[in-house]
Amino acid sequence: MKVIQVRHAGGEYPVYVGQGLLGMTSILDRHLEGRVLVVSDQNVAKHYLDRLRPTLSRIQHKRKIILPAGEEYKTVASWQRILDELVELKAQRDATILALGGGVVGDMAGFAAASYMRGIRVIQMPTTLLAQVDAAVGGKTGVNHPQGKNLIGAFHQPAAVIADLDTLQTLDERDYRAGLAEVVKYGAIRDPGFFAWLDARADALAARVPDALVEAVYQSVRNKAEVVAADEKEAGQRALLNFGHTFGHALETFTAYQRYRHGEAVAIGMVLAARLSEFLGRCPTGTSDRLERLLQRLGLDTRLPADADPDRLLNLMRLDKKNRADQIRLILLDDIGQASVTPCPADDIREVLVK
Ligand SMILES: NC(=O)c1ccc[n+]([C@@H]2O[C@H](COP(=O)([O-])OP(=O)(O)OC[C@H]3O[C@@H](n4cnc5c(N)ncnc54)[C@H](O)[C@@H]3O)[C@@H](O)[C@H]2O)c1
Ligand SMILES: O=C(O)C(=O)C[C@@H](O)[C@H](O)[C@H](O)COP(=O)(O)O
Ligand SMILES: [Zn+2]
Repeated sequence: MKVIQVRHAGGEYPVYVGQGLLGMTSILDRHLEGRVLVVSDQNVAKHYLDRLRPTLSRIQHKRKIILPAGEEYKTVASWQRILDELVELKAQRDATILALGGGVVGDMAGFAAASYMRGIRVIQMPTTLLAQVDAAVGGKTGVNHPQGKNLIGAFHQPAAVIADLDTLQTLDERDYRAGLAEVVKYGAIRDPGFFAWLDARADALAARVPDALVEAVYQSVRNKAEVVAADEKEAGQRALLNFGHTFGHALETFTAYQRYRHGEAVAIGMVLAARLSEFLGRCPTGTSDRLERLLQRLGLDTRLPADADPDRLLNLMRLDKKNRADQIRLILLDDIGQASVTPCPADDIREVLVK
């Protein structure tokens, strides 16, 4: 097992990465307090809820809520259902939420923890690759609005993150690949050595070869922990973690959160952002092709769908949280491994949306 500490203004917490962790009572016991609410979704609960039984059997006051699975359920209504369960549990300020699932469960459970009684503990137990390398770490929580991704939310750091790599065995191919998009993101924005490693081990990663997978998760969490420690509330460099997301979020919203996995939309968005970076002369020619080739080798689609409407996408991008003074701000690449936040005129953005 590897442990990466995430430092933030209010203290620090461990991210445990290893095998067999869900069943290890000693780890959970270290971080549990008060009454306990387990939040999960139908797919994950079927596979993994039982693994928490040894720990939960010793807790007197506990409840669980099993939500329907999928991005379309990352809503205010689901968040409200979690709050209702906390009230039923008679949870007090010392209660703990256990978020067992992918990024959707983690973001909603985290937001419920941030808002119930103005803040209770959450322990993230991510079960998708995407949640292990990204969503469970760093304290961004929230839900979608029909007009915009993650428009409602809060920063609320977990008390611990327990990433059990064994859970990835039941993840279907599509969700596994979606997680790889966020892995590639770290290489593209800040870690050229990791990008080169990903290029070298792409086939092994696509095939879930264990040593490649452990290294990919570890390097991703390390990168994310460094960024969060430097800029917890996204005043500066944390925005780089949004590479590809302004396009990707618009695409998710445009398709009513029903067609794309988040990572799939981000893969398309990263290639668009890289193409725009090249169009604007900010990065060497060929940069976007390098990125696109790697994503494709990892099994990810990199092109906008035929029915994408550039003007609607552009309009959705106007509601992005990074925008200031009515200007759309994007993360552009200066090179592989180097990125910056850049205000972009709508006409330039349209150039890559119409191609
Ligand atoms: N807070 C953050 O910093 C952050 C970072 C990245 C993404 N996100 C958010 O995360 C969400 C995407 O997360 P995701 O890709 O994990 O999607 P998800 O949570 O919808 O999970 C994908 C699918 O996999 C299933 N699943 C989960 N674990 C499984 C397992 N071990 N075995 C079998 N099936 C399993 C789920 O039921 C679901 O159907 C998006 O809403 C995105 O905005 C948040
Ligand atoms: O942790 C961050 O910061 C990120 O931006 C990580 C992203 O991968 C993630 O999708 C996040 O939820 C996006 O946040 P948002 O602020 O753009 O909604
Ligand atoms: Zn993301």
